[in-house]
Amino acid sequence: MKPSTEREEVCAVCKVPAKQKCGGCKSVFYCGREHQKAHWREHSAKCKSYKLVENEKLGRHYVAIRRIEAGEVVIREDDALVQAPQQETVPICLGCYKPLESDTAKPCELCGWPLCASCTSHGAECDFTKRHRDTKVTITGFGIAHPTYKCIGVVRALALRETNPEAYERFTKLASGELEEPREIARFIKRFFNKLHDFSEDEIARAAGIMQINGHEVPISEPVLIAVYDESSYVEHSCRANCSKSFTSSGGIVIRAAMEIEKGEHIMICYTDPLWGTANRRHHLLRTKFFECTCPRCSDPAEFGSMFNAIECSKSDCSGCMLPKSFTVQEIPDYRCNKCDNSRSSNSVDEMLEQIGKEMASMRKNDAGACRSFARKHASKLHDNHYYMTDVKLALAQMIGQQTGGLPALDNETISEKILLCKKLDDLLKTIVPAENRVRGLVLFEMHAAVAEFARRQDREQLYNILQESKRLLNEAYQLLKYEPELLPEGIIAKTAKKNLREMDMILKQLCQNAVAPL
Ligand SMILES: C[S@@+](CC[C@H](N)C(=O)[O-])C[C@H]1O[C@@H](n2cnc3c(N)ncnc32)[C@H](O)[C@@H]1O
Repeated sequence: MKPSTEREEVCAVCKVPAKQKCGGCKSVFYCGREHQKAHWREHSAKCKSYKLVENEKLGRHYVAIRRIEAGEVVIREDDALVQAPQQETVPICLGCYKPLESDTAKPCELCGWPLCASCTSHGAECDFTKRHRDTKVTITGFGIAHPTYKCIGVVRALALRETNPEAYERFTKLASGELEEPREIARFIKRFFNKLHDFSEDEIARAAGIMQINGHEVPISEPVLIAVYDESSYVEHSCRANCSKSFTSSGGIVIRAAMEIEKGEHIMICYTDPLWGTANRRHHLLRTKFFECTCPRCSDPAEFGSMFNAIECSKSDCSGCMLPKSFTVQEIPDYRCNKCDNSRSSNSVDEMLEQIGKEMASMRKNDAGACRSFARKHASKLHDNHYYMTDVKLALAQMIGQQTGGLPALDNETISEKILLCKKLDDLLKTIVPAENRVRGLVLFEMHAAVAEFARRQDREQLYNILQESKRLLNEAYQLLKYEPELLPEGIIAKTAKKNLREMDMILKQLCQNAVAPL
């Protein structure tokens, strides 16, 4: 028998022995380009790097069926099944989603939902309202959150049953749950659309649950939209995901491998804010997605040695730090020091953190001095990498150099402070959230600028080498941000990074030429 590596494969079209593999799924073979092309129509729907599996703990989820390279697109969906405003929103135009004021809003002639001066049509709620309500909608009270808008997403989903039955079927296959908020929305919809007889309250509650569990915040407009996609809805959560998600400017979703994913590994994105502390992330996931996260990051209180949740030991002569044994239990146990026998109840730690959190929330925006004072003041209470410290340091790293005169106006010490901050932040992010391309990209972009300014202050010999390092950082930032749409700040930075890379290449070339020019 031949060893499996020498197994002969046959062309999917003509069945002759074939060596050329489909580059997408790497599991179908062709004798040549011609047959690969001819087969694509049939194969494209099945050509995936992952398969859908199911288990008791995760429900349906994806597992890689081959090695997936870092940067590879795993899932791309150009259209959402449903796209709608957030449940809590000020009155907005349902055509273009811009906030409305009482003097700019005009009711849609057909259904009464207010639109802006430029829009004449909007989503499926228009026809739905005409058919299932005996009066037109009247919206009053602009500029403050309006409860009536909470029905829009669900109404758009329900309307699919008639307008796009195939999409409705895919929508109804997604995970839901018997939850309080969706039930409340269902009751509201039944009251508000008083002629709605062909959907039961249970059906509506299920649709609202699907919106809640599978909805993504899409930051392509202000305020953000909520979208539910089809394939992407089966990707499981991990607080240390291996894929990053981004959105296209037209509202599509792209899920990319942020690192190499081996065959058999799960495909994972993060459903919550990965830079929150463990208790907050787990609480948020339980409240909004109805599961208890036990991912490797949540299961390790030290978060891979980063000490992201750690507080300093409260004994003044001890340099240790304190963590509970676990965050994944009903009642979080006492925090214990890793150097002495000191312990502290988790309630008392929570009280301290609540106090510090309030202080952080009331800090002046864009004030580098306030960030430095905060970090100094709490250095004896919070670990250097604690999530509150990280939050403040992320803000500080971006603020340094934003004042009049920019980086050139700063002294050497402040430039070094910025470089060191960025370096430590990048190390931390790589450890706990390696797939968070946006935040890593921003940190590296800031670092490249500070390193370039530092280089400018050195003699010619050092200048070249340090500029090379700045270019390396800039290139990494660009690679991390290049897929962000230009309408987001990250997309604008990616564009600047691309331009800066070209300029930096020219400067380095010139420096090289001058170095070899005869004296
Ligand atoms: C967007 S859906 C993912 C697809 C879902 N598993 C299904 O069968 O349709 C989110 C739901 O999947 C489950 N889930 C996702 N990630 C999980 C995780 N890391 N641990 C436990 N449950 C998870 C939870 O029930 C969650 O509410």
